[in-house]
Amino acid sequence: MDVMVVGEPLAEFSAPAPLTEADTFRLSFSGDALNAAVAAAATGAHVALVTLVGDDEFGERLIAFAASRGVDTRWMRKGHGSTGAYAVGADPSGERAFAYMRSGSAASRMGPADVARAPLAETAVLLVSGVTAALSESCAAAVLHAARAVDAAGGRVVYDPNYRARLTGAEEAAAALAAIAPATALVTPSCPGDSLPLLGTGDPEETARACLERGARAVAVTRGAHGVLLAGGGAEPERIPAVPPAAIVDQTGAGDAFAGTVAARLALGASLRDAVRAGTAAAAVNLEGQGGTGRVATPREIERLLAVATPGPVAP
Ligand SMILES: Nc1ncnc2c1ncn2[C@@H]1O[C@H](COP(=O)(O)OP(=O)(O)O)[C@@H](O)[C@H]1O
Ligand SMILES: O=C(O)C(=O)C[C@H](O)[C@H](O)COP(=O)(O)O
Repeated sequence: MDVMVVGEPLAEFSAPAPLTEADTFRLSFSGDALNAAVAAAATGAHVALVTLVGDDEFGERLIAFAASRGVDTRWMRKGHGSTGAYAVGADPSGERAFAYMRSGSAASRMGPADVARAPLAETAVLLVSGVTAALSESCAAAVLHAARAVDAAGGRVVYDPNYRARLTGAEEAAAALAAIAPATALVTPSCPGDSLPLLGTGDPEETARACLERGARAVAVTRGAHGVLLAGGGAEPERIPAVPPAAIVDQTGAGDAFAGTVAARLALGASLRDAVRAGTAAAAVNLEGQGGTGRVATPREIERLLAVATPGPVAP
């Protein structure tokens, strides 16, 4: 297995209006784990998503959707409870607002025994996130179990902190990051979105340092249009510019496309730097599509963008 993603895929209901007013929603399939798995599979890597979906129509549709995007669905099982969902609308300032319908969902009941059924010891790269760890205590335990098992077997663990205030407190999320960091080959905090609540800093260098101090072997601090600060991994810290998107239709899932693509490229043998560069190109393409999986970069598109990329704004 090149990449194994553990997390909760979700039915997504999106509207171009505030959630307090919207009455017509478009159905799509998203959730950080699914967004990342689909982006990773598009690179040509062998990618599995490990999860429990509900025993309902949306569970069936999520499995069919993942399969249609080339994801290995053998470890997408049906569990108890319903399939998770969220509604996303634009609040009056243009920011996205999420309303979750996922509490008690099938995926939130995942535990170490569920992930232990997957071939952790034969996984090159495991991708897990703070969203998954925030779903429940058993999910937090499942994430740690999977990370330690993959790390112990010689695989690499990528952790995307993805802080969600509606799911967990900052202290709990910071503790989850500290617990998993020693098992990680790479963490991908966004700055300031994750770094401010979890590490108390909006500074990219300090964010990188804090993650390395907690035991991560490398850090890719993502900074939206300002690109990525890559640190650790035995090399000098390096600023990698963002790839300018042709259009920004919707920001949902750019960070997930980045993490999924980086995980896949690492599994396929790329250097950390080249994997991160490919991630910035995949994220730029993701911005052109509606929802987390509306637009997914092909390897050819990634190579073309990297070949012609003029550096985006890189803050000092
Ligand atoms: N406006 C943008 N222009 C170009 N690239 C972007 C933009 N927003 C995000 N990206 C790319 O997506 C990556 C992740 O985005 P970021 O906003 O930092 O994380 P998240 O989506 O997890 O909050 C960035 O490092 C960058 O490569
Ligand atoms: O919040 C969650 O639980 C989700 O999984 C919903 C979203 O699909 C992703 O979180 C989007 O992630 P970004 O890449 O940060 O835009």
